[in-house]
Amino acid sequence: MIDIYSPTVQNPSALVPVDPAIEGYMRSLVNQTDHPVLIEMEALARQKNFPIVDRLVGIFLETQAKMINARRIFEFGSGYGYSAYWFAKALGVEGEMICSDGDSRNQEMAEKYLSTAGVWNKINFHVGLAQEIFMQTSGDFDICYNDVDKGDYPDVWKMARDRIRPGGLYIADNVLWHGRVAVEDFTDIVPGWTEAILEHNRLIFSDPLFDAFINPTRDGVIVARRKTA
Ligand SMILES: C[S@@+](CC[C@H](N)C(=O)[O-])C[C@H]1O[C@@H](n2cnc3c(N)ncnc32)[C@H](O)[C@@H]1O
Repeated sequence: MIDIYSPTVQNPSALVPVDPAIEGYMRSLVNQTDHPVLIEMEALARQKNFPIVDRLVGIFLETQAKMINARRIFEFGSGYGYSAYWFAKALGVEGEMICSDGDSRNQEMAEKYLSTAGVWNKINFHVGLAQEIFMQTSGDFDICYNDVDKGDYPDVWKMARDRIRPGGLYIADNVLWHGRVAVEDFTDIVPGWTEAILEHNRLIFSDPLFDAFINPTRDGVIVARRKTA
């Protein structure tokens, strides 16, 4: 399987947003002990070349959710539950994490891992197109998190932005796309994906209802907060 998230695959001009030595240093500071199931999930990602957010971004997601006292989160593109683990950990006992993924095998693995981690009771995992599952789910959210195929990023932003409560967050991974967003001469691994990410980022930063910021860790994580007034 080609790792389309790799910085260098078919993208010789790739930039690395944060120097690997600096990310290594940041990683060395993370000495919190988490559930051993995380080690298993991370090992599987390496073995299968599966694009999980990994530890530094996971902790970032957990912190964001805790900072706004999140109680209800929708995730577009859950894979086998790695990023959901971090969000679920931040939710209180009454919290609800709605996951979505197109592959039922991911749901099965997520159930196994997140049950072992003791957070499955907060997860509501649906199999199918994330955008359709979102439309079938009523109510607003404290956080909408986007990690689907990159060509769909602008559409997911457009549907999610209206259903984030004031003070709530829209978060999306891979918004620097290994530097392709910053160079003229990039090689798109999937035609149109870089353009879609560029449009997604432009839409968010020009939206008067949101304040936005990009954390360059790993492949870039955008956080857009819906203004309260
Ligand atoms: C980048 S991975 C998600 C990784 C996960 N968020 C994590 O960090 O652990 C993207 C996942 O979304 C799924 N996916 C991509 N586009 C989708 C869509 N439009 N609807 C549902 N699932 C989608 C893929 O099957 C894949 O499992």
